[in-house]
Amino acid sequence: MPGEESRKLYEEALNLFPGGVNSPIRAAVKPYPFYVSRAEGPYLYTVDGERLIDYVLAYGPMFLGHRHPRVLEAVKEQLERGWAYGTPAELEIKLAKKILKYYHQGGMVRFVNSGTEATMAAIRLARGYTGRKYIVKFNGCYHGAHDAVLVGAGSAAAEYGVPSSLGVPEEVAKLTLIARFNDVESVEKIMKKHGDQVAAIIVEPVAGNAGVIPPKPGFLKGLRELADQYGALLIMDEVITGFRLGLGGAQEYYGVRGDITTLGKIVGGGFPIGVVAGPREIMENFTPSGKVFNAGTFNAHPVTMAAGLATIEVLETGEPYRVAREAASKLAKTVEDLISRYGIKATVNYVENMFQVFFVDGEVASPEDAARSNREMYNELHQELLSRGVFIAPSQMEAIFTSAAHTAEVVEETITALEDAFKRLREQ
Ligand SMILES: Cc1ncc(COP(=O)(O)O)c(C=O)c1O
Ligand SMILES: NCC(=O)CCC(=O)O
Repeated sequence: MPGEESRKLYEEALNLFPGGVNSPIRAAVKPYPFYVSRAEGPYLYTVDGERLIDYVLAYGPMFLGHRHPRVLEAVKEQLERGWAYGTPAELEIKLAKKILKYYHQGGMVRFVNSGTEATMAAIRLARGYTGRKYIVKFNGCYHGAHDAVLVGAGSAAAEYGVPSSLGVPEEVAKLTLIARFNDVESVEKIMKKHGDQVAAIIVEPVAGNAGVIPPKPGFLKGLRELADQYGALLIMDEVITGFRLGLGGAQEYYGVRGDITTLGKIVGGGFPIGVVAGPREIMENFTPSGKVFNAGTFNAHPVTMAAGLATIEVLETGEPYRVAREAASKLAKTVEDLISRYGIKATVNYVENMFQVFFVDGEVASPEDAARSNREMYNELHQELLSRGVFIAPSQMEAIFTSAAHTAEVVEETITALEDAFKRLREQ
């Protein structure tokens, strides 16, 4: 549990940062966030002298585990050459080629600095390309912290009760039309009314910001067909799933392609990144070849490029996917066994190397289902695990992730913690 040293730092932080943190979800760790002094493999080490098994993984990016030697080496090598040039360097070409190989062969890339920037740029691109103003977004999906997508948003926006943020003008929010995840008909209804003015449908192929909710068979295909029918673009927001569900992300995994892909998290190897990728015909609308403005002092930052490239090279061995999958499937199964052993009303959603448990009766096939779950019970599970040295997402609205560093031994230790934690939940 967060100890005395963390408490002192947090008290200081409360006077410096709104809510004591620089991204709201971090304050969901109660009674206050623990402060980390270093990280290695599957572990975070706190200033309180604790070692935690990490299933948050910086909210997704650390798919190889912390401080992976290959990534460290690539970053050090780049640092020796300097770290921000304001002019191109070769590594950006190498990383772009890797990304395009798996996502948009023959296409183009624009590097930005976060998933937020990527979806903001992608939406502007779709609007510029189509000359249309509306976007369709799914209730409970999260695409970052900019105006167009802070309408019916998931993740921390849902956790803190602001799915539609103050400060987003009504006129702007009105341009975001809200459909229901896993419900093609809800999209069809919107398209029938506004289809000729819809620039893009933006979707998380696996909803990962309302827990973990896989797409039902036919859902993504239905979106593809509706986008084509009405001449709108389909933006696959793979900030979480990109390079996580496999090298080709959810689009390869589910066999449905978007017109534009947004990436972030893993593709930067743990350094700030966002990517917009798509076919040349669409991408060339970005400045300077086109008239859709996008720019950034830190775009294609050399250190990020080095870390991202090293990460993908390790991923290409296939081994990280095998280890992460084995860990998540074993843990998800353990949680299922425990809820059935103790007769707890709950359900587990699992995809490859991400899962989540929802304390609710019945299936969770939509963010609306997820919203019905007992969040207090989830928070208790989080606390019980934290007190046993295991860090899972502090919010039901996030995913539990595994990595290449979650070996069988680490998983065994986690299972012991899970067994004790569920026993405690049962006793309460
Ligand atoms: C699907 C999705 N899109 C976009 C974002 C925004 O990315 P970032 O936090 O890097 O701005 C996130 C997560 O944060 C995400 O999960
Ligand atoms: N799933 C949502 C995030 O990963 C957000 C992390 C953050 O905003 O700190």
